[in-house]
Amino acid sequence: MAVIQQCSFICRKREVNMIHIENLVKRYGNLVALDHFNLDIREGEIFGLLGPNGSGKTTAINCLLALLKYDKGTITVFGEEMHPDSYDLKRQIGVVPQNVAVFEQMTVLENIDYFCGLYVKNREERKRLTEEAIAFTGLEDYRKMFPRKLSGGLLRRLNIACGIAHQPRLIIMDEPTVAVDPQSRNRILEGIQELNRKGATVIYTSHYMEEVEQICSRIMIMDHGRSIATGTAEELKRMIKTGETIIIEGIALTEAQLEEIRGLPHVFETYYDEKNMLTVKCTSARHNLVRLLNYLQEQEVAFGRVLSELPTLNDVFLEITGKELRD
Ligand SMILES: Nc1ncnc2c1ncn2[C@@H]1O[C@H](COP(=O)(O)OP(=O)(O)OP(=O)(O)O)[C@@H](O)[C@H]1O
Repeated sequence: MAVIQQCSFICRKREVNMIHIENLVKRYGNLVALDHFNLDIREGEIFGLLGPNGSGKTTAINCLLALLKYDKGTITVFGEEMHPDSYDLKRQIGVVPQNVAVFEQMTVLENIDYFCGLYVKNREERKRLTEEAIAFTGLEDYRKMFPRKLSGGLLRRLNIACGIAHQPRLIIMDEPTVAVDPQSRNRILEGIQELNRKGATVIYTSHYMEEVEQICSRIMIMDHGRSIATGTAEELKRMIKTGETIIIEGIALTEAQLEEIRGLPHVFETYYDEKNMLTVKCTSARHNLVRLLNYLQEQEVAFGRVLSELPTLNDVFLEITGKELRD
């Protein structure tokens, strides 16, 4: 009985909406940065906010943290309304800002200790937490260094250590891997997953779809201050028509052959460019590639490299908005 009660408590805990944003409107003068924006984040998620530059990700985060005033809408965090002086709520949140925000005149150790000290007053506990953050971000060898001596990747790791040292319940990371080398990037991504395994809920904003897909349990795709789709990566991909994209290089086709390819089952779009590259978009179905290759063999058409790709989050963005995520 005790076990069952405990289990139902854990299940309930994971259903709690940690963040609820409803109909949020934020204008900068005439520019509408958030346009009736809605967002729900559950405890235990790594939630990805994916959108091109200027889509409103940072504005949403800053409104959520009550760092920005907004024109309309409601925001609750841990079930309570967020205000600039909601210190009890803010203590439970760790923020890793987009731009590195550390003190140049303090060492790595002093910086982390300072930021941790904003929330943890007990010196012994702070020391332990600071050391844990140093170990977690792999900054052991740089404790006494000043930020100006650190590489871009190490500086980003210091930025993260400062944001998470007090072991918050909710961690908000705003594009933490911008301008970071691949090695540091992987370390940061693994670190985020580790924090999540230890119990933190994470909001992760990025315009790198591969990263978001790699670590996020749910993803919201944003554009022009609005949510355009939300779900797991698989759910998002199932929302679109493209099930498979076949690319064939070095192929010479007549107009009649191209027309026949367009008429093959499940094919809904084809592009054939001046570099003799054929792109065929198909809906999700079995044997699309085999069918196309059989047709080319029948026609005795020679060709080079063949690629078959499953849809990406960029395809989702492209199909919904008509433009590339990286425009
Ligand atoms: N302080 C500001 N004053 C005026 N306009 C702003 C301000 N901050 C942001 N904007 C504008 O609001 C829109 C949303 O910007 P925001 O920074 O929230 O987007 P973002 O998705 O975080 O972009 P990025 O990926 O480049 O950080 C953009 O058009 C931006 O130019």
